Amino acid sequence: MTETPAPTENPPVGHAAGVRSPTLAFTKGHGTGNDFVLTLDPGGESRTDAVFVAGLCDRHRGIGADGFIRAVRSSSLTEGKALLQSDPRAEWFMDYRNSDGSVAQMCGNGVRVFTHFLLAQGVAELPEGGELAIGTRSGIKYVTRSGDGYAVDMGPWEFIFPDTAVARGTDSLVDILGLDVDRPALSVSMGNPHTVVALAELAELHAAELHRAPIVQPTPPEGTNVEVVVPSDPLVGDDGVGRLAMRVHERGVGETLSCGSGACAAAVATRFWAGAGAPDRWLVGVPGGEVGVRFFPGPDGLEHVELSGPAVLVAEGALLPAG
Ligand SMILES: N[C@H](CCC[C@H](N)C(=O)O)C(=O)O
Repeated sequence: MTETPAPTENPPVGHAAGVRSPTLAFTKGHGTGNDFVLTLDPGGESRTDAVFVAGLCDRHRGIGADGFIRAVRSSSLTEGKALLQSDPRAEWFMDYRNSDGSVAQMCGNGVRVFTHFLLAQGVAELPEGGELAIGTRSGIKYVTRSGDGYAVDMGPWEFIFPDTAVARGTDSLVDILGLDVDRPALSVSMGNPHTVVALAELAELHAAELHRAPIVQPTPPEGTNVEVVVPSDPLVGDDGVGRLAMRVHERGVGETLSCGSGACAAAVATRFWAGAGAPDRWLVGVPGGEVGVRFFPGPDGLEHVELSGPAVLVAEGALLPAG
């Protein structure tokens, strides 16, 4: 007789969790397939413990998502109040958590979907030609309309390791399941940590097994999102735009169809490796679609990265209280 497989240890949610949770009104949305459960929580009162968030994001026992995003009034949060000092327009704070319940500083696809959600809820406005200030754990991000989606000033980028390592064009070695030798990589901060690995060809991009986190040496102290990229050949099209293809294993999630901050980090590293004359505009192909990345001089004298792409709201619902 075959043994019944032991149930996988996934934290259930709501009635399945056996935990008391008041009902939660939510919206499901995504940006190029990077999906989120969003809720409007002006006073910041809803549950955010890891068991609850992991259960909410569980694709079998919960609603299912790569991350949970609360819209909390900045005035309701210590970190939000501090941001209001620098720009009182940052009324709403994007409280982003990964599907394992861990808190992350920034989510590029998430900011676009968050903006779309606030507008749909009628609690914010973004006139054509205007900008919306959004509070995040990585500072205030400014969102504008772009085509039928949004553009986000993600702020300045920076290499995580010292220049000496970066000058060699690599600061980490990464062991990726499904690929033979460890690959050199560059680590980039977009407010959250990323480790970008250049592969030789698309066959390698497809062969990389990202259901397990790639092993990064030296071990990043707060973990890292790992992007595997293949620059296009030729790198720059007749339109002067650079192109690359990417897959990602996200810290606290696993492989996702897209990662906005990861696409920015991938463009930073690829543009560095391309050397002088590399373009300021990039198109990054991800399994879930395509996002735009643009480098431009920021108001603070640093080079900023702008991420642009779609935002879709799919459904609304309410989480049932524990039965
Ligand atoms: N999906 C997000 C990135 C989430 C990053 C998160 N996994 C982290 O721990 O930094 C994005 O579009 O930027």
